[in-house]
Amino acid sequence: MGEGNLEIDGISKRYGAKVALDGVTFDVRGGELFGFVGSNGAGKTTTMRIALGVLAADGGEVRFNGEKITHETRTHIGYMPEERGLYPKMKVLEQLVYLAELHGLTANEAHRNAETWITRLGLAERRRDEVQKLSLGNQQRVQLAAALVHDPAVLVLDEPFSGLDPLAVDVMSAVLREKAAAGVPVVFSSHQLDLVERLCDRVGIIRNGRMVAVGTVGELTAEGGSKLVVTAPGARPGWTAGLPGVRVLEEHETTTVLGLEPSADDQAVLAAALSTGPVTEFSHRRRTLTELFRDAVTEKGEPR
Ligand SMILES: Nc1ncnc2c1ncn2[C@@H]1O[C@H](COP(=O)(O)OP(=O)(O)OP(=O)(O)O)[C@@H](O)[C@H]1O
Repeated sequence: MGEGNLEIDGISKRYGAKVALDGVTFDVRGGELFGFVGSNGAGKTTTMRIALGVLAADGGEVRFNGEKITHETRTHIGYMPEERGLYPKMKVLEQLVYLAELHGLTANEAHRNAETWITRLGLAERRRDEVQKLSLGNQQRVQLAAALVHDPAVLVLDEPFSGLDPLAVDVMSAVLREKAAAGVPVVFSSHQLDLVERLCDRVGIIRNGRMVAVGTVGELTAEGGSKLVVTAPGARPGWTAGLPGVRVLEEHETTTVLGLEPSADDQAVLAAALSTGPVTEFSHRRRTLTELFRDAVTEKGEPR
């Protein structure tokens, strides 16, 4: 299997009467890092387990390179499960070699890859330790190595960054970017939205088992217009009245934060501000992924 897209197409899943997923659709393209975000219980783990084939969907299909994923192609997916899945009493090196062989690598290839990832992920001094004796963060590094050791053509990672120290976050980020750059579709879930915003090419937001937004962070944060911060010490309240597509979001002493619809004319705002006297600050502020997320997962009137 070479480069290709992972397509999640109309996946539905119920647990008894509970609808966990309702027509979830998105694709992860070869060469991109895709961030999968949503509140607790929104359906991320269920989607990922279905993508991997450890859980059957009630409806919909998962395809790789345009072909429905089969038992054989599944072995080309690298998976990092949320519940983690290592053998506690096995030693790090032994475990990685075993997992690589299980995925069809020869003993030589398995050893070579295991050593490569052990070194790369800073586990060299732990290679003969039992997994259960490692710190949680180091166990997670082993778990990442386990997802990578068979040279997967797709990477599906359930909260790979949770519990990692800042240096491990950097290592994990670099490895994921590198895999994406090599053409592998990489999807991971996370609650660390600043990290997702920084790292991902595209993002999908799931809410109550439905996708509510999919796109680049730039696309998603541009939707709904931008914010403008204006500091005009001579301005009086109401100075923006009559400017089309402009509303006041916050008013501080001399600073006003304005919400601009895409049609609004920022230069008209500047002219209005200048007509009140000097303007000492005039800057656009993009919405952050965190702000976008809050809006996407919260309905008006619903408690936050
Ligand atoms: N085995 C199960 N039996 C019954 N309900 C389940 C089961 N697994 C998940 N669910 C329910 O399905 C929904 C989706 O759960 P899922 O674990 O996919 O969410 P998640 O987005 O991964 O959440 P988190 O961010 O908390 O990990 C939740 O309402 C959950 O309670």
